[in-house]
Amino acid sequence: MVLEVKNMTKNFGGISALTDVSFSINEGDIFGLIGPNGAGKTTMFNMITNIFEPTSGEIIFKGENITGLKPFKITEKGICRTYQNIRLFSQMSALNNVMVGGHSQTRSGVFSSVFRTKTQRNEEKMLQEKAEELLDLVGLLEHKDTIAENLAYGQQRRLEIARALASNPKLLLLDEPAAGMNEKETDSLYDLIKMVQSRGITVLIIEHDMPLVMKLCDRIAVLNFGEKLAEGTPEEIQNNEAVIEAYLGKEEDEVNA
Ligand SMILES: Nc1ncnc2c1ncn2[C@@H]1O[C@H](COP(=O)(O)OP(=O)(O)OP(=O)(O)O)[C@@H](O)[C@H]1O
Repeated sequence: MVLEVKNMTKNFGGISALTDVSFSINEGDIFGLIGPNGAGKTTMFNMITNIFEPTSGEIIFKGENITGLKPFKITEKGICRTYQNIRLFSQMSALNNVMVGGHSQTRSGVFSSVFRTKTQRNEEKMLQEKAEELLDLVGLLEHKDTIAENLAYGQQRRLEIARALASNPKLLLLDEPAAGMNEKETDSLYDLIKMVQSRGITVLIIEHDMPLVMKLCDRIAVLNFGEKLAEGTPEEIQNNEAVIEAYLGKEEDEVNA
């Protein structure tokens, strides 16, 4: 088990964003977290990365209780995430964006390059090689010098994934990576996430694109109004009456309307 979420509850004032939600993720799996808007999915990511403290509940990562650790410590432990809204350094090159992601792994850190020692220069060189390898993995090596904001939307999303991978995560959290993508971009996102999995990285993905989720995920948990409605394989989720009623069915009605 890589990640265990135990009895997670989060209240924002009078709003219960999560109520007693538990699930576990097997090492190497792609695990989907789905549910209608406002169901509590992003809040769950914010609990795992401790952007907000839980009201109650625990996060166990590789057997260690990481609840309440500072977000940068959680990154160091091996959990990295992307955001629903792209958060790149828009004026920096693709290469530099990925290198910044890798700096949490080096001893010298990003702002200490004024007095450059030999160790720092070596670290910088290693970071650059690693960043180029990751840009290659996400298909952006030829754009390494392009300023992030000049990349196409789908490319920016892939760059975010490369940046997250630069800190060597064991668990990668993806918050709606296919949002705004066209069919072709979504297809190549599928290949990319499968490639990430093949490198031994466990993936937790929030996604509204149901065909992608069903094709990609080993297991899925469904949230509805902050509570866990169901958990299982894609097939089990697709055939779960409560899920069909609360979520998939509703979407179908919307499509047919
Ligand atoms: N920082 C916050 N302060 C107050 N309420 C919040 C905060 N973050 C989330 N909420 C509330 O918690 C509930 C769950 O929101 P959350 O963003 O986790 O849902 P979601 O499933 O990610 O939705 P979406 O699919 O639209 O992104 C919502 O009612 C939301 O308004």
